[in-house]
Amino acid sequence: MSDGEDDGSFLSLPTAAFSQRPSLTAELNETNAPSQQLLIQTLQDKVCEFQARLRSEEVTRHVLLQQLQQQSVQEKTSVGGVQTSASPNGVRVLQPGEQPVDRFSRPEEEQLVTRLRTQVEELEEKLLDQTQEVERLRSELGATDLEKQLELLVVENQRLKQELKSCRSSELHSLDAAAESCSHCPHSQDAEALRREVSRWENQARQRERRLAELERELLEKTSRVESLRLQLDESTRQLDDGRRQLEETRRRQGEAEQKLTLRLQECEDELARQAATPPRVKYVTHTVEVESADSQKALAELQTKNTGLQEQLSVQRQLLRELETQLHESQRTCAQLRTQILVYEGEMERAQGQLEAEMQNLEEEKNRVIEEAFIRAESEMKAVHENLAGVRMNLLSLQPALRTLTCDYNCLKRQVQDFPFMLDKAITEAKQEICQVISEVSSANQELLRKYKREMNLRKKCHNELVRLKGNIRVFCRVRPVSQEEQDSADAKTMLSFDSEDDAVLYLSNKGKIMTFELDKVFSPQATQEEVFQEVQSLVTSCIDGFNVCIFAYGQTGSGKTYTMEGVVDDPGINQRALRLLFSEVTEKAPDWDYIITVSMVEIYNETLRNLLGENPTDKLDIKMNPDGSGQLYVPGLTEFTVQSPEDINKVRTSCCILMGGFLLQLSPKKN
Ligand SMILES: Nc1ncnc2c1ncn2[C@@H]1O[C@H](COP(=O)(O)OP(=O)(O)OP(=O)(O)O)[C@@H](O)[C@H]1O
Repeated sequence: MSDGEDDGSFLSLPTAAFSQRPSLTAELNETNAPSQQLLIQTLQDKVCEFQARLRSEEVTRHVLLQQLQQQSVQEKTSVGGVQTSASPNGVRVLQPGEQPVDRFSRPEEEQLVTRLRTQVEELEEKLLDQTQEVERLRSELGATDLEKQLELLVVENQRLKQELKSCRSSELHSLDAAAESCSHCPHSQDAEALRREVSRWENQARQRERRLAELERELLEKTSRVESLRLQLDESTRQLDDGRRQLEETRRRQGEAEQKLTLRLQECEDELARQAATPPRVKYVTHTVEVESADSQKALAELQTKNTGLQEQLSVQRQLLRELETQLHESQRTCAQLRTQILVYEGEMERAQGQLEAEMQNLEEEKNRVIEEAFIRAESEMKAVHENLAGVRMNLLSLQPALRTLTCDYNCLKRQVQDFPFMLDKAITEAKQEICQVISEVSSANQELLRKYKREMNLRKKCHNELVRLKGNIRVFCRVRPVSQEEQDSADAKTMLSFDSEDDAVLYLSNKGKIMTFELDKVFSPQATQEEVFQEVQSLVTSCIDGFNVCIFAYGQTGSGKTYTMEGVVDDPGINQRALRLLFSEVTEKAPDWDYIITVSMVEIYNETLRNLLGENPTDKLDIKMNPDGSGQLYVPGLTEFTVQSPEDINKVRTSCCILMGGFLLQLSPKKN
């Protein structure tokens, strides 16, 4: 076996063991655990470094062995007088395929190398067997509990999906059948709304299924990641054990090599000492040849030359021996450093293994938690979907009779709608006829009413005229005010007036013991209220609205109560305010049928002079003239008039005049169309 083959056999295991490094790094890069990646990377770097050092130590050991073999061969050759090919520096190089024939080709060395190779091969085979055994056990056992649980969940999920799909297809089928049966029905909108509701629920179910699939995929990824981490940990543990075993083996072989080298060195030193102690046979031969012959002298010279070369070789061997001793010390020192570093690496590996186990535990717990959450969420969502489907199914079942009823109604309505234009035309025609008839009837009724109204108006005028004639065109009322407190307190106070309890139109006045009787249209006692006084004159307001001229005025001495009777007080108004309110109230009632324009003008007759109180100059005198329209009515040219809409407007006009009501004459002029 050549040196290259030897190296390859020793390095085959680590190379195979770390061939998975890129895939492992790729998996770890997928996770979001920087600390874990850093730890694995550190471990990988340290294992690589450890591997490189082992390789360099192995190469150093091989070089050392080769040099020792060459030295041994040269010594044997020089001692035995065997002529072999040598390099210029005296170190012989073994030809390819040539076996060393010195003492290092002894059976122990061969056995050592063979045993080492055998052990490596056995380790490789054992590793392969264990890997196969693990795979076989995994295939036999199927999966871990979590994986079994995951498989159960997946199967349950598939079953629920199938059930949901079958329910959905049956619902859609029934919906389609219902839609086909009433495709021309207006209530297909309801079915369409229900279908949209079902599709909305389907979308929700699809989203939840997608979410469940994502959760399952996430669970599978985490499971595979945990599995890969576990495999990686097992692989790292195996590599650590292998490295530890290799280190022990290397230590043992190095110790054996050191012992052998020490023995060999001792032997070489002993040989050198023995050769130095041995008397130089060449010198003896040289002296013998000097005295015997020229041939002997020639041989002596050659032997001397050979002796010089041997001396030089001896010095070279000593130099090599010193270098070997130096290399041996260096190797021992390196070995000690390696042992220290291996201890450090072992500690780091144990710590990393602990972290990996903790991380795996956390991942395991998280995986269980995610599985439980996903399971609970899937259960609740599926329950909600089932409930919704049941509700939709119930709605559909309950809607079927209603749909049939509505279909019947719709058909009836449809027939009615089809008949509606004819019915409408007929109804319109009948309505037109009825309307024309009603219009003609109303027109005739209006004519009749107008005729009756005119007759009633004439009758009313006749009645009013008859009333005026009966009551008198001019009616005179007497109102006796209460006796004031001053009049009661005065010395000559005595009652002068008396009333007839049987006749309210008689008043008795006692004057100087003589009783005088006055007959009027009505006598109001002091107890008479403003309302009672107004009731006697309110019919005049109606006459005014009907177009008759009406005049109400009060007459009496100062303090007799004219202002009180005509104007009254705020809380108890007199004839003026009540008449105005009644006037506008009547006008408002007749507003739909009549248009009234009410104007107000105010004049004062003072010392036989007529004055316009609403004019710009109240002192201007006015004349009373006969109306030129031939009605025989009087009118006052230039008299100022204001159109009013309410009693308040009249009061404003009166307030703006600042006229005392004693000589007040209010003329109201209703004009009706
Ligand atoms: N029927 C009545 N009930 C109670 N008090 C009355 C009545 N009539 C008049 N009086 C009171 O008598 C007083 C005089 O009345 P009023 O001022 O109306 O008299 P007049 O005739 O208008 O006087 P003049 O001509 O000076 O203006 C007032 O205080 C008034 O309140």
